[in-house]
Amino acid sequence: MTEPTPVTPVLEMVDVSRIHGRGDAAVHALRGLYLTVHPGELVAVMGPSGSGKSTLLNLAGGLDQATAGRIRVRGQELGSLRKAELAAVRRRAVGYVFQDYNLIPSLTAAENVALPLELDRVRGREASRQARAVLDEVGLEGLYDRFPDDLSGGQAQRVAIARAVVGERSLILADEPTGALDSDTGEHVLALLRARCDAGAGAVLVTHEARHAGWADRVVFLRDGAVVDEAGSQVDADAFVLGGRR
Ligand SMILES: Nc1ncnc2c1ncn2[C@@H]1O[C@H](COP(=O)(O)OP(=O)(O)OP(=O)(O)O)[C@@H](O)[C@H]1O
Repeated sequence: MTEPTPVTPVLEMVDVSRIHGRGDAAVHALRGLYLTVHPGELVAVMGPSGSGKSTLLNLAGGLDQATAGRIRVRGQELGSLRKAELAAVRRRAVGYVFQDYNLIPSLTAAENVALPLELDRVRGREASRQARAVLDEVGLEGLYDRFPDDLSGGQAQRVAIARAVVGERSLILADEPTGALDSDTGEHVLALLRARCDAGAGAVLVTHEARHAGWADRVVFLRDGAVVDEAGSQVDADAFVLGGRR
């Protein structure tokens, strides 16, 4: 009998530390953190303000560099990549939903969503078709030609989510992606993330809301830059948020 081929995780963070600043001003944002996300998994990350959640996402997305440790996306070690290679991984493999959306003001909603595809040499018409289809999925049909300034906060957030999931992204990183949304739209967006994971992507969802953990396969709790607890989605996340696990 042959052994099954092991599946390469979409994200592996091994003994990762990130120190901002030096000397007396040094802040240990992450300390010896381990996190593995497999294809198909949605992992929620929770923890108090300042516990290192955004730092974790920035490192996983190649937007920041670890002070120590190893980070692999689809088996590729980010620290060993040249600048152009890292940019290609970020464009093709990683979809990022930023807290402040980061939309390009001079591009329409559809153009913002199509941009990562076009940078990856998908032809204009096909990129536009895919962008519109994802905008439909997030409930923004008909708003393709709106500019970010003419969108509400919730609509802009959904454009940012569409941009993160368009194409064949295998790792989706979402920092509080439902913050500006009403609860129905928020649930819809989480269902979309869940569906992308069920189709084979892996996702890390930073959230303060315990009920969002219900969409996740696992919940990882951070405090002072390290994982202090980890559980399936049945965890009593409320207790952690309210202080029971502190
Ligand atoms: N560029 C930076 N320079 C200095 N310190 C930083 C920097 N970025 C983050 N920090 C510090 O690192 C620690 C972790 O910050 P981080 O933003 O990752 O936490 P967080 O859990 O995402 O917080 P929040 O829930 O408030 O967004 C905090 O003490 C923060 O002040």
